[in-house]
Amino acid sequence: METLIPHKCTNEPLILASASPRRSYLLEQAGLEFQVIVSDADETCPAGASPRECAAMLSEKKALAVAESHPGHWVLGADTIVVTDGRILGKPSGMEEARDMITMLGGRTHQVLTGFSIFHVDKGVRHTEVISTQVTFKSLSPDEIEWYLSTGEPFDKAGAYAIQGIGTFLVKSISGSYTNVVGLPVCEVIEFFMAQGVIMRTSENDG
Ligand SMILES: Cc1cn([C@H]2C[C@H](O)[C@@H](COP(=O)(O)OP(=O)(O)OP(=O)(O)O)O2)c(=O)[nH]c1=O
Repeated sequence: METLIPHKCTNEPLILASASPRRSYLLEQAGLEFQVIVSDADETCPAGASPRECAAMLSEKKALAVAESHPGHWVLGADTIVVTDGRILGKPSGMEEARDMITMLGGRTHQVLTGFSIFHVDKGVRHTEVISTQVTFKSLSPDEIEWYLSTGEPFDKAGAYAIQGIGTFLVKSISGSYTNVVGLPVCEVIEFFMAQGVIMRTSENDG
């Protein structure tokens, strides 16, 4: 049987600048070693910014807030938004907004954009990408919407749902990266770290 080949950090320390348990989980799943330092960056989208610009700018802000005080570290920040009809849906502020969001998404296709930024101040590296995934929801009855709200799951999630949680029942299909919807496009993040020599692949035979 094939053994899992985790991604091991070389001697370059890595910080995840995020309070999101989902992002920590995704990086752990990929076998990365890192510490979490939560950024206190303001998460407001600048007026007039397009959804892509917004995801990029917020992920940069989060990474930079931590990178500046940790110049010898690789710092990863990310921001996830849901976009429908050109409207940006972040995390709902309460029950009413969550209800509006889920209602808006029912029976339609929307985009999930995650911006991720990887900074290393001492090395002069500033890298930002925005990855997009299309998600199609089933049609939702008012009862289903109320029931989902009553689970409490929607409240700290962009677009007021969690594809990885109970909200999986909402999703008819997706096109693009699944982990991008959960909060971090793991494939692209790993690719960048591999290219920079921050991580390497190990096998059972390595000492
Ligand atoms: C669409 C969707 C979003 N989300 C989550 C991912 C993010 O944690 C959150 C979007 O909010 P973000 O502002 O991107 O992240 P955060 O506030 O949770 O953490 P931090 O700013 O410290 O990095 O929504 C899911 O968990 N599942 C989903 O299906």
